[in-house]
Formats: sequence, structure tokens, C-alpha cells
Amino acid sequence: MLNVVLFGPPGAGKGTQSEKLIEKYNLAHLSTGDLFRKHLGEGTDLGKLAQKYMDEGNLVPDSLVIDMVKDKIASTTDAKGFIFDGFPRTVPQAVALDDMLKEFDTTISGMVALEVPDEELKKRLLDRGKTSGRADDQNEEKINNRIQVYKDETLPVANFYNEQNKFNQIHGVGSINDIFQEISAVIDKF
Ligand SMILES: Nc1ncnc2c1ncn2[C@@H]1O[C@H](COP(=O)(O)OP(=O)(O)O)[C@@H](O)[C@H]1O
Ligand SMILES: [Mg+2]
Repeated sequence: MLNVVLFGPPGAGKGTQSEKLIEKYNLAHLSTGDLFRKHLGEGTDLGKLAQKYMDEGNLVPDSLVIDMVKDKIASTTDAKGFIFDGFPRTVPQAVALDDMLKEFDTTISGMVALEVPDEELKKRLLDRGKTSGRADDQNEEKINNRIQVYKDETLPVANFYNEQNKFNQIHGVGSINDIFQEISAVIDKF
């Protein structure tokens, strides 16, 4: 299996690139943000639990995220592998992911981290907020909080994969296609 962690701050382009990568490599897209937004839209209990965290740009508690990912992996039977987008966002989530994949006799092939300056992220997210309807894209205060949460809680995940020699960084500013080519070149070596 080919299992890729697509990593980066909010607005880095993970969702955009994931859509292209799943086509090219025939992978399943596992975006925890998309899954939670689906639960929210359907008004499930999980959606109701997650909403207060998401709306403020905070992380949903690890246990809720991990259980949801387990369900998704278990119910995706025909995939050649996964693009993990927006997950793992904490080190405990990364540890849990390793354990889950072990059960399927597979592992993370590598991480691709998209690096984008804060000012560019803010610009993109405010722009996305005009059409996304996402509460967490609507104002600068929430966006700043998300970038701070990323630095405090999520960046250590990059070290976790670096220690396993699975860390790769791509500059995430430029044309969507150029960035896609660069990510593909990295994945082709996994
Ligand atoms: N290379 C890029 N250059 C400019 N804007 C981009 C680029 N990649 C993505 N975007 C835009 O930035 C915003 C955030 O992208 P998205 O893929 O939703 O990021 P993430 O899933 O990492 O939060 C979107 O509005 C998207 O259209
Ligand atoms: Mg996204």
C-alpha cells in the first residue's frame, strides 16, 4: 500500500493537492476536516460534539478523531492506500495511526509537508472564507488561532516522522500544478 501523510498548516493547499493525488495514484482521501464537516452537516452526535471545537479553530479531542479515522479505514476496503489530509494533527494521533496501520500489515510510506508563509495562509483562508461557509475561515482572529494551534500542537508531528526518516518538505507557494509535480516526484520515491 501507498500511505501518504500530506502535512501543513491550514490553507497550505492540502485539500487542493489531495484531490489531484487521489486521481493520479488511485488512493482514498482521508480528510478528517471533511469527515467532521460531513457529520456536522448531517447533525450526527459526533458532529455536535466536534462543532464547538471546530468553529473556534481548536483541535477536536484526540479520542474522537482517532475513533472516526479507525471507522473510515476499516470501511475502506478497496483502496490501494490513503492520502491522510489534516491527520495526524498531534503526536498521540500519529502514534495511534501507526497502531491502526499495523493491524492492516501496512505503514506510513512517507510525509510530504507543504511549507507556506503565515501571511500567504491568512490571505488564502480569508479568500476561501468568502465561499466555503466555514465558520473557522470567517475572521482573522480565528485564523490566527488556527495557525498558533498548528505551531503548538501539530508541528511536533513533523519531528515524529523526521525521526523515522519519512519527512519531506515542499515549498507550497506557486502554481497548483507545479506544486503537484513536486509532490508527485517525492511520492514516486516512496
Ligand atoms: N498553490 C496555491 N496557490 C494559491 N492558492 C492556493 C494554492 N493551493 C491552494 N490554494 C487555495 O488556498 C486555499 C486553501 O487551500 P486548501 O486546499 O483548502 O488548504 P488546506 O486543506 O491545507 O487547508 C483554497 O482557497 C485554495 O483554493
Ligand atoms: Mg483542508
